[in-house]
This record gives sequence, structure tokens and C-alpha cells, in this order.
Amino acid sequence: MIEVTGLTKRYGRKVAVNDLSFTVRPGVVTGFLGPNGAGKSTTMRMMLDLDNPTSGSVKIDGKHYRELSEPLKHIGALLEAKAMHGGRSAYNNLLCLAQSNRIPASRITEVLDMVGLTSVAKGKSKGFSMGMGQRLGIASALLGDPEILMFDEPVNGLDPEGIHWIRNLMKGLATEGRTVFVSSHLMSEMALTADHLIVIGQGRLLANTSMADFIHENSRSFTRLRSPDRERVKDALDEAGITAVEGTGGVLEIDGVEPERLGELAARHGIVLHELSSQRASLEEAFMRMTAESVEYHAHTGPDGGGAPATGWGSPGWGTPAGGGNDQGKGA
Ligand SMILES: Nc1ncnc2c1ncn2[C@@H]1O[C@H](COP(=O)(O)OP(=O)(O)OP(=O)(O)O)[C@@H](O)[C@H]1O
Repeated sequence: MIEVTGLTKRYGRKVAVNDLSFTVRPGVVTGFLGPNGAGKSTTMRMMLDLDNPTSGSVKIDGKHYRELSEPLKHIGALLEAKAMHGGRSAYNNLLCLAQSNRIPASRITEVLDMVGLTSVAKGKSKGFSMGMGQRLGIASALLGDPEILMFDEPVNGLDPEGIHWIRNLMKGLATEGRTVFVSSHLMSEMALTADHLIVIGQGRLLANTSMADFIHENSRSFTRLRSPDRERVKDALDEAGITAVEGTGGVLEIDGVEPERLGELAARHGIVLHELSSQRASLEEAFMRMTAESVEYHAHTGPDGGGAPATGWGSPGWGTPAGGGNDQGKGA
């Protein structure tokens, strides 16, 4: 378990991390999300004692990182790919880490095998591709067989097979009861991997909630209905007191009514339907909606400034974000 309490980091006048408090629990994969510059890496560095907090604290299984005698046996981290000694072989890089933490050399062979680098174990790591460097970083995180694992952008540089592998690895580690904390900008990947989310913006906590609740609370869900008999559908809906919004291509969008009820209503009126489907926004849309106000670096790609998601944004029925995007500790 990782406990973060009142964590703050200032660089001069810049507040990179602003009074963050949350707990990362074992047994699930916890995703760490935030726009560029939100303070994710700074938070992770402070968790590993690589940076001193201005105030507040981080406890790793109840202890400060500095109090852990052989830290790699408690917490393993992938912070920056290729943070290894380029002139050393993959094996020797891991050997140095193993020796400083009294980890048997046999474990090096095991982790190299786990990450698929056995055949290049003797190769100097400076010749490694980005994906190989990432795998070596992951091997170093796993070396001490720790209960807590932290991965900063682990899928960077990995090919689809590698992404699939790291996803299953993280899920497997959580299933074993370990604490897995992972940051990524790849929302589709995060949606497949994480069970719980910590979201920050401009150093502040925006959400601490389950993946399902985060998407549910920050997105519009509706039922999409398409029929060759649209006018009769509209009459039937009117009669039943159900409001429909006209979407593109003759589609009707209905908020807050399950497809089952709509299907039964259509059947009662003998109306043919060509489509009846539940629409749920993606994690990416929910994330952009929640963090819209705390994005520091915008690309101005169009009249709207490029800050809004393409789908659903601003369409009828899409309400204001709960708590104006600042609902701290929601659902915790
Ligand atoms: N050593 C430093 N000196 C000054 N400012 C810093 C330093 N490290 C980080 N910052 C600033 O603190 C803020 C948080 O940076 P950080 O790298 O933690 O964000 P991040 O969420 O990891 O961003 P990204 O997603 O782009 O990696 C940024 O505004 C950054 O410019």
C-alpha cells in the first residue's frame, strides 16, 4: 500500500504538486492520470525519495522510503526507460541492483526471462531499442519481487505484442495481491488495464474513484435508436413521455432510458427497428471532460481551441461536469 498525505512540491513559484492525499491499495491496478505537466512524474519521484517534498509525506507499507533497508524488495519502479548504465550489459545492470539489495543472482535470469530479454542478456544496454530498454526497466522493477510496483508510462516504445504483454503482467501482479500504480497517456490502454483511477490536474487531486464510476460520472450515456419509421417512433416516445434528441443520419438519442424499455415500446407499436444500442463514452472522453479546465498546454487546432473531444461534446443532454471538474476525492 502507498499512502500519500498532504504531498506538496514547489519549484520556486511553481507548485508542481499541491496538497495531494490518496492511498494506492493492493490487489488492483491503479491508474494515475493527468494532462501534461499535471505533476505525475514529480509525485512518483517523491514516492521513491528521488525528490524531496516541500511538505507532506509518502509511506510505503507504513514506512518512508528511506526507512526501507532493501527497498527493491518492497517497491519496484520503472520511472524512465533507459535509466541504466549504457556501457553495461543488461545482465550486469541488473547484477549491480541485485547486489545492492542482497537479491540472489538467480533472480536476474528469472526476470530477464519474464521480460523476454534472455537472448540479449549479454548485450550492452546502450544498443537497445526503446522497447528493449523499457523491458529492461521493467525487469529491474521486478527484480526484488516487491509487493508494490510503480510504472511511469510503461507502454512507451512497446510494440502491440509488448503492450499486450505489459497489460497482462500488470493485471497478473495485481491478482497476486500486489499494489500496482501506473501512469499512461494512452487512455484506451488504461481503460483495459486499470480498475481504479487517481486523476490529478495542475498538481491537485481531481478524482479518486473506480474506472467504472469515473466513466459513468464524467460522461453522457444514452441509447441510440434507428428506425425506418422514425415519425411513428417519435410519436410513441412522446406518448410515453420520453424525450428524444435527433442525432445525425436520422438517429434518435435517448437519455436515461434503457434499450430494453425502448425495444418493448417499439414492439408494442409494431415498429421495425434497425438499431437499438447503449452508448457509453470512452475513458478518453471522460478524462478530457474532467481535466478540460486544468490542461496547461493547449494545441490550438480549430475555432474551439482543440480542447474538446470530438464525440458528444456539447451535444444536448451533456450536462456540466460534477463539481466543475474539481470534485476532490470523489468516490474514495
Ligand atoms: N526540476 C524541476 N524544476 C522546475 N519545474 C519542474 C521540475 N520538475 C517538474 N517541474 C514542473 O512541475 C510541473 C509538473 O511536472 P511533471 O513532470 O511532474 O508533470 P507530469 O504530469 O509528469 O507531466 P507529463 O505528463 O508531461 O510527463 C510541470 O509544470 C513541470 O514543468
